[in-house]
Amino acid sequence: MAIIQQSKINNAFMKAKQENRQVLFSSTIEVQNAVDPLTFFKNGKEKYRGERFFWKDSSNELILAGIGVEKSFQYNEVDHRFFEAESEWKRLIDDAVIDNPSDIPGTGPLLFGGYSFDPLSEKEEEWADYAASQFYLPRHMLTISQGKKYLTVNILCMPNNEEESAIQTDINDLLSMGEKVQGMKSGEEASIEEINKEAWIQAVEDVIEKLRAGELQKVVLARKIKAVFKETIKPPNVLEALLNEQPDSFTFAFESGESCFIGASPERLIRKNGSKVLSTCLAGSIRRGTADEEDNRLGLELLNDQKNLQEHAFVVRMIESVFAKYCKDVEIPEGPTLLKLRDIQHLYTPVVGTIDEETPLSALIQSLHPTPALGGEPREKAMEVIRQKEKMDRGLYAAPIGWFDYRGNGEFAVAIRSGLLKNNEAFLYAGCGVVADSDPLSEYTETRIKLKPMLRAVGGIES
Ligand SMILES: C=C(O[C@@H]1C=C(C(=O)O)C=C[C@H]1O)C(=O)O
Repeated sequence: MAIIQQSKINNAFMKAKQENRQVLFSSTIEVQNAVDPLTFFKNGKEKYRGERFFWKDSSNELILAGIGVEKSFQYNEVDHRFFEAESEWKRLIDDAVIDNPSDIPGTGPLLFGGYSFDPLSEKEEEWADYAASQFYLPRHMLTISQGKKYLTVNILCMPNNEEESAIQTDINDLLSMGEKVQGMKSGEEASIEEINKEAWIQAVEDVIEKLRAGELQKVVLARKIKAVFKETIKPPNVLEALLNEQPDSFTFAFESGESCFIGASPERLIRKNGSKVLSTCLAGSIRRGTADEEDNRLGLELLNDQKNLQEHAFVVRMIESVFAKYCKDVEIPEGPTLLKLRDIQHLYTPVVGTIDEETPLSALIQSLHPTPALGGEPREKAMEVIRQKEKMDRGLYAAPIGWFDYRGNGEFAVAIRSGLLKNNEAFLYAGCGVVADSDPLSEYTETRIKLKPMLRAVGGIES
């Protein structure tokens, strides 16, 4: 299948030569009978290990699989990390030669990546492969939208270099049918290590004391576990399990070096499509019941529980205030409803608004992150307490992950229910909102429930 028209790429190389700088060439075609996106992702494993990403949104409208890093955008500078990637991206796009007949968001050249939760927290070795802001322009990308498949190829044309002959071979390899990707086998072989359980419960107690003294109103504390397997954990297999088991979540994988950050999060930070923006308030949790009757009773209990309603209200107020600053026609339902996932149910309030199309998506991300669902209230004080008491590098956990396309559209999830895979080890993370009348042991139990989806997907528990 010839995806690139020679005359078009020649134009891009000519432009690069004439202007003596790099010019992005991007070509998109609709592909019929192409492989499924997981196979496409898996096919990149030999040549492009450490350079792949995967994305499926929670409303099941879009899937992206990116293979190979054509250009990497990385920043560690704390103050500008939100804007740098998007503004450098815009500069590249302004001069690019783009051939994309489709007007569907998520086709054409696109930047995928994320931000760390807190660039000021102490860095731990396990996150060494990720910067405070890290994005990829993929070499090859398969997009699935509205039942159609599109293949995008991105080539950075350099003034002195016309090497694009390997691309066709690459594409053939990536689109070849292999064995269907299977979910992870459940591993009796796994050894699960709880990291500092007692210290974490003590930290929750300390924070409750601060909250009761009125120093602040809400703090989200997280913890991690480490699961060690006999064999290397395969990201496509984990993705397959997550896609099957968490169908209404954002499912993502983001590789860098030897690491793969992966998860299935129910929480949207922000979606921008033209002038329409959408966010989600998700906070307040209870387990699922085993039978319908118990499940409904638990749901009703959550909808009427003052502690959980208060935790939720902090998030709604904060997101509302950010939307009030940027948007008109902001719509927020009067009270929360329930969002039910396989292991847990949450209080859920969607927020929509209309924005000036020119407003950069990164401005919204910066204003929203972290919401009180993952940080606390007030934000800066809560972040200080998290740094002091959690004593853990969250890395990309609980942080924004997603994509910017070249038309100013994009979507970012809050990367919870996630973990970091490194060869045969998985570091899994979960947290919960702590308020003045929280109980440390119940909070601990809540994190156990939140760890279940990832633990199951990597094969660490049976069901
Ligand atoms: C922090 C997590 O989840 C967040 C905290 C919640 C809560 O405290 O009730 C609910 C949903 C998420 O916003 C997590 O899953 O790790």
